[in-house]
Amino acid sequence: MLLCIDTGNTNTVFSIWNGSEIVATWRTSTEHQRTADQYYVWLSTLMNVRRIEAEITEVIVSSTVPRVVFNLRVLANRYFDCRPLVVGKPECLLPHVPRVDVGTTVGPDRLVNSAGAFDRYGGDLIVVDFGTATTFDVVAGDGAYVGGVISPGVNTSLEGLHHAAAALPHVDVTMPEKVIGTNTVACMQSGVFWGYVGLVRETCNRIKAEYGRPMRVIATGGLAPLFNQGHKLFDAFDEFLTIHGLVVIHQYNKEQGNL
Ligand SMILES: Nc1ncnc2c1ncn2[C@@H]1O[C@H](COP(=O)(O)OP(=O)(O)O)[C@@H](O)[C@H]1O
Ligand SMILES: CC(C)(COP(=O)(O)O)[C@@H](O)C(=O)NCCC(=O)O
Ligand SMILES: [K+]
Repeated sequence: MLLCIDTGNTNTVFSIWNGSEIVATWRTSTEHQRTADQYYVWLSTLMNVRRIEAEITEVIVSSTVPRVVFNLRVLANRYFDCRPLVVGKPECLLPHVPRVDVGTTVGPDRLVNSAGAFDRYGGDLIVVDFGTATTFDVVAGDGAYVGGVISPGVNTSLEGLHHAAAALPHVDVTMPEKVIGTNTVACMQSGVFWGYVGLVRETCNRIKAEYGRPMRVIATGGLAPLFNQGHKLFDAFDEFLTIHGLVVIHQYNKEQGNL
């Protein structure tokens, strides 16, 4: 079976793919100090709890944090006796080569999201990923990533406010009932939530106008469900889009005889 690892700047998601479906998904915080042995203790414990008898023989990794890749490689070598495929490294083939400025290194998560979204929904897409940053990835009609937008993430914005202003507390994001807050926390939640609805709507509208052809908007990432509550921002919400993209890229490398 294939172990898919998606490391973002905040969380790392591990998923097991049995060849036809995702059989389990677990999330842990991203810490570059974590060793291969620590990952394995954590993962094998959760597999035991769920009574998953998966024999992992292949590993694919996408990481927006370069430093964690070393320990994830050791994990694959030591415990699963394989060399992992690492998205963004030259040895990992992509179904579609990105069309961006020469010398640009596109975040591997964005390449993976584009591959997963094109496989599920076809081309002419905007993929919105609500992670540490909120990314908008434009996927052309032929499936290539052709650019996008990077905005501060929802929690990153709230944390920024908290750190910059002495009187603003740490708050969790929620959807406020009203726009006009009558206490500090409500004011901050309103500012971030409704400001974000506007950010997403305006960004997508401007991308569509510039792109010049009808596009669909697909949302993913930890906080996407919060913004999928009747604001008509997205055409689809896909919780497992990044993991699906990892499966697609792994299969492509197999088909090409690269594994
Ligand atoms: N189910 C959830 N409910 C609330 N917040 C979440 C949930 N999942 C993730 N988050 C928060 O959303 C933000 C982005 O998370 P995530 O998508 O895992 O980011 P990344 O991919 O950049 O690591 C983080 O601040 C995280 O704490
Ligand atoms: C924009 C990102 C920080 C998003 O990462 P995430 O929120 O998933 O942790 C990541 O895709 C990245 O580091 N990108 C490199 C620059 C680029 O994609 O153009
Ligand atoms: K992400």
